[in-house]
Amino acid sequence: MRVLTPQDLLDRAWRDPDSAAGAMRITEFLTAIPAIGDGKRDRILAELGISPVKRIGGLGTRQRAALWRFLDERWPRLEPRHGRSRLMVLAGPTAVGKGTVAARIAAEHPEIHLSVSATTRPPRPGENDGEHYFFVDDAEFDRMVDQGELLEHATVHNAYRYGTPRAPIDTALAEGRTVLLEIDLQGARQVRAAEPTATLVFLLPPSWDELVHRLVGRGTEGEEERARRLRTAKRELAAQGEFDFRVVNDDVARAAEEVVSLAR
Ligand SMILES: Nc1ncnc2c1ncn2[C@@H]1O[C@H](COP(=O)(O)OP(=O)(O)OP(=O)(O)O)[C@@H](O)[C@H]1O
Ligand SMILES: Nc1nc2c(ncn2[C@@H]2O[C@H](COP(=O)(O)O)[C@@H](O)[C@H]2O)c(=O)[nH]1
Repeated sequence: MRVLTPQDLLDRAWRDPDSAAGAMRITEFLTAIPAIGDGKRDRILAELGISPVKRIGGLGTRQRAALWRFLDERWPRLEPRHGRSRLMVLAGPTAVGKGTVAARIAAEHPEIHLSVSATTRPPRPGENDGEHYFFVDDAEFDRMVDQGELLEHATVHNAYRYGTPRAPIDTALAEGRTVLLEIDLQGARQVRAAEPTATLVFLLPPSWDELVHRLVGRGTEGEEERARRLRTAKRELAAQGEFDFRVVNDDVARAAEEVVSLAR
């Protein structure tokens, strides 16, 4: 039988705050971990900004994320929860804010590996090769597909091709890191088929009007391309039930933390 890890206990507590695990004091939880005595416990609580009177089930989103990050950094090779892999997909309709939320996660959580996709789309102003995307031509994209270098790939919005390079993901997963893919619905379905234990998160706009407002406000597409993207968006929204979790992007920081807490 697998030994219960501290992460398993947190998991139990957060799924059911009224359980014995949820009612456990944070002080009791930490000192139950080998190598953590009273002094170290108090330093950890100060570092994480958690009051010693807190119960595990009563921790806020940020405190949960901080505690989980702390555990993951010190015990990075513990098994993922519920047989789920550390591979996480963030999908959702155009302009919902996937890129913005993913960038926020990468900035706030450097321990999470954000995959950089390859695409045949030309760079937008301010986008850098190797940072936002690997910008490649059709011949290079074909080569990557032929050589099996992509975990998934798709033609998105009936326009350009996009794909997830496999090697950096394998490396990050082998290091025990969580990996986040920001990809479209077709890609999410391919990842689910290839890796059924991946966690699929669908990002939702607060409303359809707000989605259109964000797309227009971004100002990176002409009218024809915007119309094409909104047609795809309707199809994508209809498929949200295929995902494990849905997160509303009403506020970037809040949505980013919610996605991170799902990775925990
Ligand atoms: N919570 C939010 N509130 C208001 N505006 C937001 C929010 N999140 C993102 N935005 C804005 O919405 C626009 C679209 O965001 P972003 O480019 O991240 O979307 P996306 O889902 O990655 O789009 P695409 O799939 O078309 O690449 C940007 O101008 C961004 O600044
Ligand atoms: N299937 C994949 N979809 C991807 C990948 N990288 C990005 N995307 C999705 O493409 C659209 C358009 O992106 P944009 O940068 O041109 O606005 C968006 O939905 C992305 O999520 C990928 O590797 N595979």
